Amino acid sequence: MKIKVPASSANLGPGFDSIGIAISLYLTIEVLGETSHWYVDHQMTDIPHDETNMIVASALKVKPDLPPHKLRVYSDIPLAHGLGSSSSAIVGGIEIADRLGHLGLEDHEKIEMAAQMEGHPDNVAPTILGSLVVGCKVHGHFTAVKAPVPPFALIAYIPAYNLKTSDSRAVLPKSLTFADAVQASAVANTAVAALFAQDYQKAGELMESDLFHERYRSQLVPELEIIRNVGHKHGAIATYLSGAGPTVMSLVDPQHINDFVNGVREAGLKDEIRRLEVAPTGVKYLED
Ligand SMILES: Nc1ncnc2c1ncn2[C@@H]1O[C@H](COP(=O)(O)OP(=O)(O)OP(=O)(O)O)[C@@H](O)[C@H]1O
Ligand SMILES: N[C@@H](CCO)C(=O)O
Repeated sequence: MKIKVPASSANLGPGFDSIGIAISLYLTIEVLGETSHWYVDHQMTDIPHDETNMIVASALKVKPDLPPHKLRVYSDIPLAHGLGSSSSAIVGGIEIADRLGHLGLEDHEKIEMAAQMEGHPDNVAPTILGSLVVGCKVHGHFTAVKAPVPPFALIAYIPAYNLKTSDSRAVLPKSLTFADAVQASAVANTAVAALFAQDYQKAGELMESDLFHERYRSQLVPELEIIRNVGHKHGAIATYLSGAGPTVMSLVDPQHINDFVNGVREAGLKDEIRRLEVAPTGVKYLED
């Protein structure tokens, strides 16, 4: 059996810890036969091969008595780059528990489990449901709603350096004043309303007006402001810090992709640029 899990890009600016979009990079997990102990065959550096591997650990949180199996893992999701690799690993683990344990979990149950493990739903909810999802925690439980997908190309600038989510969260303030929190959430609310209204000029402007996290994190990812400025001249409706960074994501008019990419190169940025698609469906189970 095979499990295919999309990556995700969280926040979309002001939707901090709440909004995310599933994208066309994948973690693939092959579940091979039963063994005496869990073994994860993969080519990633500094990632465990035993039951402490995040995929296995997540499966065992859901069903502690799962019999050990050998897994083979392939991934084109860069680790610690703001493209939701840890959420894809968690969701993959939950799917293994569901399938091997014959649990018959519903999507909303998977979202609850995955978001409890990750702490917020912005990456795990789109990874489970596909496309663009808005979610939150209320009364201790997670809830999520699918939103229309903006008809723009997703262009990711993926810096070569890693940025762990924990390091990128460490630069955020511990609290905001009441007035700042009201203003930041008003921007986020209006951005979501514009996405549902499919008013993409307004949505783009508001996606670039985050007050929760980007201004603190831009010192860690100087490429954000540079690419945002390129986008204003070369056909992007919005540029935001993908998840905790360092990937910078731009929503670009498909007719202007070449102009935009040339603009990024002319601005002196030399790392990887990838055109990605929105993944319309979330985690998938394939018989073989
Ligand atoms: N396929 C995988 N197998 C096992 N562990 C993984 C896998 N993918 C990610 N991880 C774990 O998740 C960590 C990266 O998580 P981190 O939250 O720092 O970044 P991210 O999820 O890639 O980015 P972001 O949350 O900002 O989108 C890795 O260092 C590793 O411990
Ligand atoms: N919303 C999270 C995504 C990464 O887990 C953050 O920006 O820190």
